[in-house]
Amino acid sequence: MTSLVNSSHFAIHRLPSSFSTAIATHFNSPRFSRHIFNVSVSSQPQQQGIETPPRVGFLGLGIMGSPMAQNLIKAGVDLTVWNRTKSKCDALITLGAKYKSSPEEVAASCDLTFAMLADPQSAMDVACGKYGVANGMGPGKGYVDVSTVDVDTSKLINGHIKSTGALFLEAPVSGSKKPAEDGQLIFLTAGDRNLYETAAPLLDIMGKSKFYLGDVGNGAAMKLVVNMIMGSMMASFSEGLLLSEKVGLDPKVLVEVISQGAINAPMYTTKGPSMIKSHYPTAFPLKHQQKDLRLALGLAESVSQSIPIAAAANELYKVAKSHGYSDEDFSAVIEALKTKFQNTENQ
Ligand SMILES: NC(=O)C1=CN([C@@H]2O[C@H](COP(=O)(O)OP(=O)(O)OC[C@H]3O[C@@H](n4cnc5c(N)ncnc54)[C@H](OP(=O)(O)O)[C@@H]3O)[C@@H](O)[C@H]2O)C=CC1
Ligand SMILES: O=CCCC(=O)O
Repeated sequence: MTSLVNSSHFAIHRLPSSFSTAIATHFNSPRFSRHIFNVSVSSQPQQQGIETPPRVGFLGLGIMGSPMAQNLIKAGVDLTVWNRTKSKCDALITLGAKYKSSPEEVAASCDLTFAMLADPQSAMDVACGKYGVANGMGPGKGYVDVSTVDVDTSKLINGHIKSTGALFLEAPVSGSKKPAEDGQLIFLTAGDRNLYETAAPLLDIMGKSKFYLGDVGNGAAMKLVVNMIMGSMMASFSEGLLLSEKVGLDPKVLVEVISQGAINAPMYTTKGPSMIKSHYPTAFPLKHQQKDLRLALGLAESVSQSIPIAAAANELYKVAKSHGYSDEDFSAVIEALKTKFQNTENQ
């Protein structure tokens, strides 16, 4: 594998304080213009020295895609959206987004297109299927896939996009619904370095930092390793909450103790109190966490690395899914450890 690049030179970029400042800065930046894509911008004569802002597409408007697209619109980006379920486009259209009826049409009408899709299958369908992105791509355009997929899927999509003459960047994100709303995501990018530079101002609108990790596949791999750790942490935390209660301790106090020590993590303090009440408001759907553990197991298998803790955690998420918690937050994995389900599993 190519060595990972993480130099402070380009790893961390903080947003300016307001979107209007941000977009003004971005549009004045010489690298953020449609000229970089060699696009013929308009039949109207251009005023000397004035660059036309790029047309940006966004595909996939679920929990993450909607707020990310919304932040682009609020920043003044010329955005065109598409979603399989069209009604999810409505709020963004009201905010000023344009709409096209297929990924192909979005890609054809935009200079740079983002996609935030559920899983490898949907990412492939949207990028390479009938009426998919690849049909609308060509030289001078770019495709940035921010979905969480496996290395092989990302490489396949890269191949399809590159074969049209367009550029490809994978850019899965760390951070959930709230960071997406707040423009505080962490982008784990890999692929075409020129596209990374071109997309940087847009990534800065949606995120607080970005890593460029080299060849396509490294972003996907980094994301899967991070989510493998997160899935195991949540499973272990669930065991701790239930064990503390069973031995007569107050789980709320456990959360407080953890929050003051070396194993503190925002995830425990934000999700712990609602888990104690058996409430799982969805930020990161449990089905996606289980998908990521499954993909991480595949990644580990590909290099003969043993990951027994993640494998055990994966089984727990599968049990939770089988009991109807797929669309709840991934913290609902605690339900799989509760006696009612343990008894069912043992029958
Ligand atoms: N939620 C989170 O905290 C985070 C999620 N992620 C990752 O981001 C991605 C999106 O997550 P999230 O927004 O939460 O997921 P959602 O389930 O809310 O959204 C999934 C999106 O994918 C679309 N989709 C699903 N299947 C298809 C298909 N066959 N063809 C076309 N479109 C399809 C959905 O369309 P439709 O509306 O029609 O169903 C929807 O737009 C996932 O890869 C996830 O792992 C990454 C970081 C954080
Ligand atoms: O993929 C989901 C990640 C969620 C998070 O980083 O909080």
